[in-house]
Amino acid sequence: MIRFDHVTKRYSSNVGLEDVSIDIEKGEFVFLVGPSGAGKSTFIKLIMKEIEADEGSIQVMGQEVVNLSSRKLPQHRRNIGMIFQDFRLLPNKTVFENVAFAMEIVHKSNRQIRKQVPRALSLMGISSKANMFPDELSAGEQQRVAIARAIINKPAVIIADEPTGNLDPATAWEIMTLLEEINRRGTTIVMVTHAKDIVDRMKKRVVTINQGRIVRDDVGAYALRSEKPAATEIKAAASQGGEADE
Ligand SMILES: Nc1ncnc2c1ncn2[C@@H]1O[C@H](COP(=O)(O)OP(=O)(O)OP(=O)(O)O)[C@@H](O)[C@H]1O
Repeated sequence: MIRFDHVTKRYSSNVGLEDVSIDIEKGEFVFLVGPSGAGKSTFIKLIMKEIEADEGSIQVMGQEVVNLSSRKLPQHRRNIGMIFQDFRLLPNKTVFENVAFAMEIVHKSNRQIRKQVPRALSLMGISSKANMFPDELSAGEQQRVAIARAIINKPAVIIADEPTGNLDPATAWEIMTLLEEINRRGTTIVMVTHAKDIVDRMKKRVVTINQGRIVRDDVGAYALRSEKPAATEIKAAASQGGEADE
């Protein structure tokens, strides 16, 4: 699904990534961790082709990103759903309109929009908020809208850049439950985080970057330890919070 082969990215005076090789398979849930300045954002920007690698090959869904023409770039980016720490919702659009907008820009019909947006809002447990504006929502609700928007066009991969960074612990776990459910339905998820407790309890693959290099990749240990779905534990942890509609 995502393959880096000896990728190096240098900035004028800094190393972004140095000789990074990694394979992320379809359906995986991968945490990307490491100290500030380690190269996590560089990794994501290279996947999105927001920046160019100096050396190496980057493949996303079999497509060589390095060779991607500017004509094919929008399609490439649409295959990747992005979720951010600061939600990045459009303040002048309602919840429904924020999610619908992601469908409009890929020319989906009004009929499809009327059918699919309510489904995504329901999956995220925010059907009752459809006509509200982002600033009328809690932080957790705003992140649910952002996730609905990220999944609405059925991307193969979701990249979540510190999606729980602005949330209290209980709300963070609710968001993790939703991401795990999306992953269970087949979407590959790469999540950048500094939240050690979340990484420890989710028992997924953990890739650690430091000074531009992958210094740890705990795929085996975490796979073996996950004897039961982590979501069960997470739901228990988040039980004070709201449940999804379905
Ligand atoms: N545009 C840029 N110009 C110069 N150096 C840069 C640029 N962007 C990143 N860097 C450097 O590349 C290295 C990796 O940065 P990157 O932003 O990928 O780290 P990060 O792991 O995402 O950090 P954080 O957790 O703080 O977001 C750092 O040394 C950073 O200073």
